[in-house]
Amino acid sequence: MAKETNGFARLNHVGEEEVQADIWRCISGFTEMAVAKCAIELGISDFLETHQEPVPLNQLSSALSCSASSLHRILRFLTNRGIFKLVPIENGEMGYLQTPVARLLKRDGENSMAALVLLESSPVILAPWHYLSTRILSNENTGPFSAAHGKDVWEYAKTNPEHSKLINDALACHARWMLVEAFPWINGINFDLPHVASVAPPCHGVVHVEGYMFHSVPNAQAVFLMSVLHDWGDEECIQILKKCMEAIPKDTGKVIIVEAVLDEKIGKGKSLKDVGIMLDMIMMAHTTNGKERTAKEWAHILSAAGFSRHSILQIPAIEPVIVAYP
Ligand SMILES: C[S@@+](CC[C@H](N)C(=O)[O-])C[C@H]1O[C@@H](n2cnc3c(N)ncnc32)[C@H](O)[C@@H]1O
Ligand SMILES: COc1ccc(-c2cc(=O)c3c(O)c(O)c(O)cc3o2)cc1
Repeated sequence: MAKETNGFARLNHVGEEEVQADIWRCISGFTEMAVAKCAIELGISDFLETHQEPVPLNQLSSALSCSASSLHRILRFLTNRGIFKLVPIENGEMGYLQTPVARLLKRDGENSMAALVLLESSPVILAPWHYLSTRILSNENTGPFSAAHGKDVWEYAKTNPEHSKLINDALACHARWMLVEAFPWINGINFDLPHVASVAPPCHGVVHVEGYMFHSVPNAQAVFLMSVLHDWGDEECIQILKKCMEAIPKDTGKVIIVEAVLDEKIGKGKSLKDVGIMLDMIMMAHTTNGKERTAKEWAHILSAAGFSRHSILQIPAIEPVIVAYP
């Protein structure tokens, strides 16, 4: 009986610890993003990358020209989360090392995700989160971004070139692989709003075309839409998809969509699937009607736009590839 009571008490204790840790993750959720931003600005990963050996705190703080005690606190937080590693070196000293996640926080580099962290932690993008409940409570068609800034994200970017660059750089680090590089026989068209297409850097095999996808989409054998439809509500997506359908040959054309496909079931919150659900919250905060979709929701908008069939190809990435045929 005593053993059982003890066992029960221990279980309760463990449960309570988890509850406390979970609530503190909620309370301080912003901290991780802010500290990651700080690490990017300091260039911690860029410096560690140039050193094969673990780097002691004093060497790191003088190389980065910052206070050793503050840097120690930043690194303690990030090391505690497994983002950096602290390992013993000679003379009983300890040194910091990169991890695969830390490498993604390099300011530059092939796989850097720093631009996405800098976008998400920018004041312009943080402000709409304060208005998240308005999107759920209000019957009006005002998203949190418009509530914070008086216009939607694309109108805002039109008149704020610095913010437009933040968005373009961030999205570029998510969509780094160029189809025209992998398949050099393809002639690509990069179609975007005038303020985006007009400043796009020259790219071999690609012409930049300015336009409005709700008016028309340039004719092509295939239309490739990545991270576009989730910015819009169902009715808007159906309009865009109808314009894509008009742009491709009826018999051989296809529309290729790279976007999250959410699971109907609730998961455990630690998998790549959870990234889709997080992205759905980002869409809720940044757009007026945008959302991530389940397979059923994709089927609905694709058939409403007139596509006869589609397939969803799972690839080892956050977003699968959806191919829709007229
Ligand atoms: C989330 S970004 C994705 C960009 C790109 N596909 C990528 O993955 O990097 C959405 C893009 O849609 C563009 N966009 C928004 N409204 C548009 C419109 N009416 N016509 C054409 N492009 C538009 C934005 O300028 C932005 O570049
Ligand atoms: C690594 O996996 C991913 C990272 C980022 C994104 C992503 C896609 C977007 O379209 C997008 C966006 O439109 C946006 O406004 C934003 O603030 C972030 C964002 O992130 C997808 C997958």
